[in-house]
Amino acid sequence: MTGAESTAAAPVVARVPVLNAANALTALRLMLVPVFGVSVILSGMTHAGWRIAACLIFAVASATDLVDGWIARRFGLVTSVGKVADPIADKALTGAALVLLSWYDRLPWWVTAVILARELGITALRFWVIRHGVIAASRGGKIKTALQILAIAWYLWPMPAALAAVGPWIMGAAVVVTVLTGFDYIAQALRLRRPTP
Ligand SMILES: O=P(O)(O)OC[C@H](O)CO
Repeated sequence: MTGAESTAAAPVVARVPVLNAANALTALRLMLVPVFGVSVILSGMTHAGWRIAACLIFAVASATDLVDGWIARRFGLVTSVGKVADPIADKALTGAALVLLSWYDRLPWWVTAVILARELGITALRFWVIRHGVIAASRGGKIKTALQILAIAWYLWPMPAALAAVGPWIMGAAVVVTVLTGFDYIAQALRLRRPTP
């Protein structure tokens, strides 16, 4: 085989570094989780100023979810590590928020339990099938996360009772989409594990 032939037969595949801007934003989201948690605890869900601070920190952390995905796709920085870490960082943030809202009696515990069971279950599922392929976040999964974020922000921000009454409806929609997308991922995982004929 000549040198020219060997070059043509072996296309150059650029390796995407794991330490890139998109994954750094995902890591930032994880690091903001304890900062957010402390601000909710300082608010005790009664102090308006700390509640606003907690909501703003939550919003900034949530915004990194939009930006990291966009950067990864726009600049070709999509990595398997990022595909797995991104949903985990989302779950850490929303999970912490839901537990704290229930802890302060703002949200029924069953809501937090249902959402956490789905989120932890799907994370375990992702690791269970990882040898067969990566289950990346689906469009439904992104809508689910957006609904959860909106609902949590609604609960965090101090607002008049008439507006606050909308919060449970948004959270209800989030619960429904959370459960339905969970079933969709289970179907994907079973397809990945199915032996190829
Ligand atoms: O539904 P998941 O588990 O894929 O999570 C979706 C991500 O949070 C979207 O960024």
